Amino acid sequence: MANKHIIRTLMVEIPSVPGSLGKLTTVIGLAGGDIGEVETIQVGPNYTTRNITVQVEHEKQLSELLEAVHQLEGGFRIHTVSDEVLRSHEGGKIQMKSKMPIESLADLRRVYTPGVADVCRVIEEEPEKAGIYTSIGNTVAIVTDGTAILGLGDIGPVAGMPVMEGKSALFDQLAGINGVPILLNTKDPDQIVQTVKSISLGFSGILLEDIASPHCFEVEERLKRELDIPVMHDDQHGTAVVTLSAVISACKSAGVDLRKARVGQIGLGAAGLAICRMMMAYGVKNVIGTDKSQIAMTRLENYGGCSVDSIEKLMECSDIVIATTGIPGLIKKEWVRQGQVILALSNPKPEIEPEEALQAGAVYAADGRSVNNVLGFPGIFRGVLNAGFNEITHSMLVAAAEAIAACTKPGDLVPHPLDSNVHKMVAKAVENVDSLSDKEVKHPKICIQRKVPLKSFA
Ligand SMILES: NC(=O)C1=CN([C@@H]2O[C@H](COP(=O)(O)OP(=O)(O)OC[C@H]3O[C@@H](n4cnc5c(N)ncnc54)[C@H](O)[C@@H]3O)[C@@H](O)[C@H]2O)C=CC1
Ligand SMILES: CC(=O)C(=O)O
Ligand SMILES: [Mg+2]
Repeated sequence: MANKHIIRTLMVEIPSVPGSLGKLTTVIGLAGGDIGEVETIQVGPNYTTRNITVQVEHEKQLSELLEAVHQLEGGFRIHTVSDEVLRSHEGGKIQMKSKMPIESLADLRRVYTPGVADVCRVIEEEPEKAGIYTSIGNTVAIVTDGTAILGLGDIGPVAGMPVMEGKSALFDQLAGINGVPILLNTKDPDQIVQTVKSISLGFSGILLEDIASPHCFEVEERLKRELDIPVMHDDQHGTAVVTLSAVISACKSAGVDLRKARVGQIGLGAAGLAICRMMMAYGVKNVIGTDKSQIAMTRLENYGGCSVDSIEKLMECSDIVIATTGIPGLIKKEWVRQGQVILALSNPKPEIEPEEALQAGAVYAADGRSVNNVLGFPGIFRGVLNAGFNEITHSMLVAAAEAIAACTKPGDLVPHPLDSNVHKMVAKAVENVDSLSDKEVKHPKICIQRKVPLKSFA
């Protein structure tokens, strides 16, 4: 399966006859197009013009799809084919804007010199007042070295900037936080740690993003230890939080005790290892994992998980399968077992499409678009900033996961990411954790040595 994910908007003139839209969408679907939004542009007595957003795998499929629409009889006509995603990124997605109007000299003297000098003096005398008189208290750095941008790999920090701008836009919209992208021109852990420490004074939190394993582990651990503001690697813990919540919801709907279920993790990098650690710490007794890297498997074993040497074997004996490899189409439908939960979380394309997994017998299936750390990081940071916590603890992550699960409608795996209530509930749950009584979590030592019969989720 190709890795490319193409989104195009087709402006199509459709005969104003009942059934015409159905004919068109059927042709698009048969050509492999995944239809997103349908917008009516103009309704006329003879023709209706609609913008239809479609997703396809590759350019060839797009050409075939356009040809199939051209072949439709009865007066269908494609006006334009536009790349809305690229167009909407022109000029970037974020901006720094002044909150103060500067319209008069008096304004200028208040915002800038000489007025501002008094504010500097106040902060010099009482540094904690920076929290009142500057934006630092509500600002989080989004730091990347560009080494694991989504599942696209080491494409560099500048190519990763659209993702960082996206995280910043989400911070703003979902949690009212200023997220400032910081692109690091180094992959060296010492330099990353030193640079982040050097710039940390301007921030009240650090979100590490798309930094590859294994150096992400060292970078996060050291920054957590050496800084007195909250630090979280989103791909590890944001992902583990939302995955735990999805799994809690799946088990609840299926009437299964999660702690007794067998969880199989494919890909033990940043996201995968953190998911395993989260599951074990939550009390799941059977956690197994596989990775093409032996070092990654040994790392899981050191945390008390059990490794298996092939994806097929893992699929055979897992109730819940979670994949975070970055490899589209890695899971074959023949490997899916009746009643399994399949979370293929790689972006931009999953290891198996949810529809395919469901057809193959999965009872629940989702990809990284819905089970996504966007449900976690905004509320988690809102919570710690509100409470003035200087770290993000395991209990806060579990509280966040349980809050997301509590906001999930029965039968769904996760809530809608734009439901503002979810982010409020996550923030509240994190804020209410008693950080002083939050002890370090020990990961239980558990290893499955034998193959146990599969317990169905159906
Ligand atoms: N849905 C979500 O919220 C999130 C999804 N992800 C996705 O997860 C994927 C991985 O991200 P990270 O963990 O940050 O990357 P990573 O590079 O740290 O980890 C990837 C792991 O997969 C392993 N792997 C690669 N090919 C494999 C194969 N054929 N068989 C077995 N193992 C294989 C690698 O050895 C590595 O250990 C990406 O596609 C990313 O978009 C990551 C974070 C959040
Ligand atoms: C969602 C996200 O953080 C990722 O795919 O890397
Ligand atoms: Mg990421």
